[in-house]
Amino acid sequence: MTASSGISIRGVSKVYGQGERATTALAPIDLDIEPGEFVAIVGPSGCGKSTLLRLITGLVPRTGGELTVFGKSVNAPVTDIGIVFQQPILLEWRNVLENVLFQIDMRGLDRARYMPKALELLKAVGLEDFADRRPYELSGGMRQRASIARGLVHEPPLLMMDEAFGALDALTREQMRIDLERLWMETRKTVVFITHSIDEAVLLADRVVVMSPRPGRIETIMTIDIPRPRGLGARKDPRFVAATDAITEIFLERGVFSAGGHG
Ligand SMILES: Nc1ncnc2c1ncn2[C@@H]1O[C@H](COP(=O)(O)OP(=O)(O)OP(=O)(O)O)[C@@H](O)[C@H]1O
Repeated sequence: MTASSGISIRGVSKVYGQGERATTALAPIDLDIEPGEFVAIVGPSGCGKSTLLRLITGLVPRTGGELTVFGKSVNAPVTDIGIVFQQPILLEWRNVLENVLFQIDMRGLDRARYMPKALELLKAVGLEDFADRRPYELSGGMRQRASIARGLVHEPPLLMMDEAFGALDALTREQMRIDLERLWMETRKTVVFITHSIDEAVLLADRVVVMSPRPGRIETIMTIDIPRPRGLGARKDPRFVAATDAITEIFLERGVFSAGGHG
């Protein structure tokens, strides 16, 4: 892969604080992400997943290493991205469409030009009938759908999702997973999806990056070649079972889980 074509991470590390209070969040890591690829990052709490996301987006400076996003060295916040966090922070005084367009206003872009895209995305995430509703009128899943539309409305080539489905109930989460895959298949954005869920990572990603407990290192990178779209039946696919078992095994070996029950 050439540095200009995707995300290139070379020996990137992060230490927060100094002296006795220093915390090594990320050991030096190497990772290449291709344009249009869906990459999931899975690892235990505190292993540095969010830190890695913040480094890629330039929200915090790295301690060491080389990091390029679409060919440019990251030394300041990267603007050409969409970010979706665990809590969909919507502005209560704006309706759903206006919340999506907030991304456009914030960037000083032309509203009229992006209006069709905003409406198209609201349709794609199943909120076309809720465009004029205020956030308090939406369920948690609907709020998160609105924030995904907001993350994509300015047509960024890269979408970063940090535990984006983490606050949702299990059924909504499953539906969101299916919807996100469909949206990704339609748009082919580069997606970096951070999750605690082994199942979710394997069901969504082209490749799953498995991280060790803190300080975060990459234990392994698994290619998932289950055909798409991966509907509800994908959990029965032997490739799903093999990949989730292999990741579970790594976490058992690293003491993330302790064995119990029937093994
Ligand atoms: N701003 C900060 N200052 C100091 N330490 C920090 C800061 N942010 C994160 N850390 C530390 O870095 C380590 C990694 O944190 P990070 O949030 O990246 O992990 P994570 O894998 O995303 O965790 P979780 O899954 O629980 O969200 C943790 O030990 C955390 O305490």
